[in-house]
Amino acid sequence: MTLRIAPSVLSADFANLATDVAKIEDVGDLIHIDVMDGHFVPNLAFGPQVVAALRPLTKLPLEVHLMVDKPENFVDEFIKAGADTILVHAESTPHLYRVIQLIKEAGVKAGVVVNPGTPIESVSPILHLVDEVLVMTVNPGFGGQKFLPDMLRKVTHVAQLRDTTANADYTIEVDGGVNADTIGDCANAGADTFVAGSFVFDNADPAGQVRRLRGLIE
Ligand SMILES: O=C(CO)[C@H](O)[C@H](O)COP(=O)(O)O
Ligand SMILES: [Co+2]
Repeated sequence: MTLRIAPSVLSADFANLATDVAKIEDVGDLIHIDVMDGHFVPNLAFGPQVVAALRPLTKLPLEVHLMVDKPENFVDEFIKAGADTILVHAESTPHLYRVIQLIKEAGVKAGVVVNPGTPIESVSPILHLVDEVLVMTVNPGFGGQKFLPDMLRKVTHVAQLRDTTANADYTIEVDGGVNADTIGDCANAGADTFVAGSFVFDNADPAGQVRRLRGLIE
């Protein structure tokens, strides 16, 4: 299984995003971009313009984590902006199946995200459709929060469901509080893709931090 580190630019220097992205270009596997609408989560962050601005600056895939109500109203804009993967929260729309279809029909990878309080069973009807399942390991909305260790059981459950669900073929990502102390447990539980924001960018050597995380799981 390929293990991937996804630096989250939520913790980057917003006045120097291009510089910060360049710092992790050779060591990261993809770039995680958090989108927040002030409704679904109590914070605001990034729109499609930022995705479009980053697109020509990096060869890394751009993964857009939509923390917005009614994501069906926004997926087109993010696809046009150059997103390679769009991650939609199960809790954010009554039309989850349709949104996943829309994303896939556009030729973009689709993922489903579950909040800490959401059981994975709630997304079992769409598990055969998605390219990625993202298990939130903090309550969404802010970087720099403490990892919730009880989410490790959910990660293992998501891995088991991949074995038992017909046609399921997804990567398993964790987001929130991933650092040198927690990444090993996430990998052991079955995660293969690791978002890290503050651990990477709240440091003078973001590339060194990514290498450090990789060294702990490979
Ligand atoms: O989705 C997110 C917050 O809702 C971020 O991707 C996540 O919090 C990354 O930050 P950190 O690694 O500092 O926890
Ligand atoms: Co995120």
